[in-house]
Amino acid sequence: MKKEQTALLLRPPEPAISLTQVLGQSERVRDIVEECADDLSLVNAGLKRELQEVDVSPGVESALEKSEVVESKVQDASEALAAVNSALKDEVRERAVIDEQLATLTRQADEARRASLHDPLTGLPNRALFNDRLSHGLASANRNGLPLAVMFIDLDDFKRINDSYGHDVGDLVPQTIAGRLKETTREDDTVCRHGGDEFLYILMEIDSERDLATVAEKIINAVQAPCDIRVRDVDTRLSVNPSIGISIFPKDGITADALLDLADKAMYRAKQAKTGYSFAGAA
Ligand SMILES: Nc1nc2c(ncn2[C@@H]2O[C@H](COP(=O)(O)OP(=O)(O)OP(=O)(O)O)[C@@H](O)[C@H]2O)c(=O)[nH]1
Repeated sequence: MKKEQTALLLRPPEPAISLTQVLGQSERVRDIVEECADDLSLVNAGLKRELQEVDVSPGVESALEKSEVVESKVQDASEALAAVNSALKDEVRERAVIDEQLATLTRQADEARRASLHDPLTGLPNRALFNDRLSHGLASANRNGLPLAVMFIDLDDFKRINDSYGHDVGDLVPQTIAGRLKETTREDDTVCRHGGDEFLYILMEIDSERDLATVAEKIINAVQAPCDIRVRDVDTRLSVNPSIGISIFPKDGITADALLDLADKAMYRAKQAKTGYSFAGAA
């Protein structure tokens, strides 16, 4: 046996190696043991031939017998290793199947979780995810002492669009508006579809009502821009106006429910007065 092969046999197992690597190492060890068995067998056969031709002392004969016993043990070890490697191979195959099943289940669980937290029509966070983000936002606003605002955005006369153009066209309006709201709002703020033609927006770390008014005007301009909709080869250009109610933590309320309720009422006032947006504090 070569020196480097012996070194390989004596090398301690590496930590945290995969089962496939263990199998690779074990197969290399088996190759070496098999080679040893073959070498021994050759040497013993050669010796035996020579001993038949010359008279040797009983000590040499006994040494050859011992060497043949070693040869048989090495042969057995080689076969035992082959059996172990075959079992390891089965295990590697089974693990690969289990890993694949696990990956599929994880993917399905991720998809189910995403579906349970997002609105299927627009892909925006749904009310459940919004509630979670709002409660985290309130906890953080409480900690850092920076105000937070909630905007309640409702499309005006959306029913008229459904009634005039049908639900297919109507469905594309919240989708288009959702895309624009995502583009208009800050990445770390949350916009969600509350349902139907209503959207909610959480703004973190706001500086002033003036800033909020600027954001509300930006949203109104983005929503008001015409929506070019194509359904069954028919092009329709539609425009919708939003009404926005704004409540501020902690000035107007300190709980999620209070802030949503006040923003809803402020939105209703903006709709009635056709002012585009209205602050809860202005009531
Ligand atoms: N196409 C479509 N329509 C929806 C969806 N969800 C709700 N709606 C419709 O949205 C309309 C909402 O009507 P309303 O609550 O009266 O609101 P509006 O017509 O915008 O009236 P105001 O809010 O008072 O301005 C109804 O016609 C619902 O059927 C949806 O996912 N797709």
